[in-house]
Amino acid sequence: MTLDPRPYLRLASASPRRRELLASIGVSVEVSPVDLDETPLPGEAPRDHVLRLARDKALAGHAAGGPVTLGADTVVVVEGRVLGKPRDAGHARSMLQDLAGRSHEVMTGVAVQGPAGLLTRCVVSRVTLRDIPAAEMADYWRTGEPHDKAGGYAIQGLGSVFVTHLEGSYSAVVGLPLCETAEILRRQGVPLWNLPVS
Ligand SMILES: Cc1cn([C@H]2C[C@H](O)[C@@H](COP(=O)(O)OP(=O)(O)OP(=O)(O)O)O2)c(=O)[nH]c1=O
Repeated sequence: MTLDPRPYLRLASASPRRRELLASIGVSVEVSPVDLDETPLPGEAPRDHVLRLARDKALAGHAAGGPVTLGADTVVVVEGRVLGKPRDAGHARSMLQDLAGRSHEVMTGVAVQGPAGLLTRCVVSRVTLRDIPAAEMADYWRTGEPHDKAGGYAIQGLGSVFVTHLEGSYSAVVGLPLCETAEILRRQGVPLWNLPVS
């Protein structure tokens, strides 16, 4: 059996995590980042927010051509409030203060435009962080890791030392729910596991 090296999927995302997650299930991609205003609309529910952004990224990326395009968006939700990425050290500290010593939701929307039309899913996971002393929050900011992460932490990185519990999809917290994404990609005819296109 010969492997098919052609990228079959356009990834409308600048996130290296999403590319690596797709590579981990044997899907190579052509990357076409899409720059959108990610501010929630007034009164927009978190689920509607991540699905709207995932869809808009997929549709904007699809305009660049190719058979299948994937967009995704991840936010942290605490007490109904959507936390995106921290703007600066103070914003990151206030996010971690909101998250420390309790649990929150991580929502990831994924949208794939292809031969089967626009297919979407929203996956909700629950993460619990331990108490985090102020000095540790400042140290964590200085590592640089929180800067481009929703909620200002990364479960897959240095921030893993804060995580006491995860209920749901680990890959969704990192940026792409692989079980649900694989199901959508199959329906769009994208081969998984580096298998050749049949
Ligand atoms: C909570 C959490 C988020 N994240 C990341 C996933 C997303 O990449 C990022 C949230 O920002 P997104 O806007 O979802 O994605 P992005 O800006 O990285 O890429 P693009 O918009 O181009 O697709 O936070 C982690 O890597 N680990 C975590 O534990």
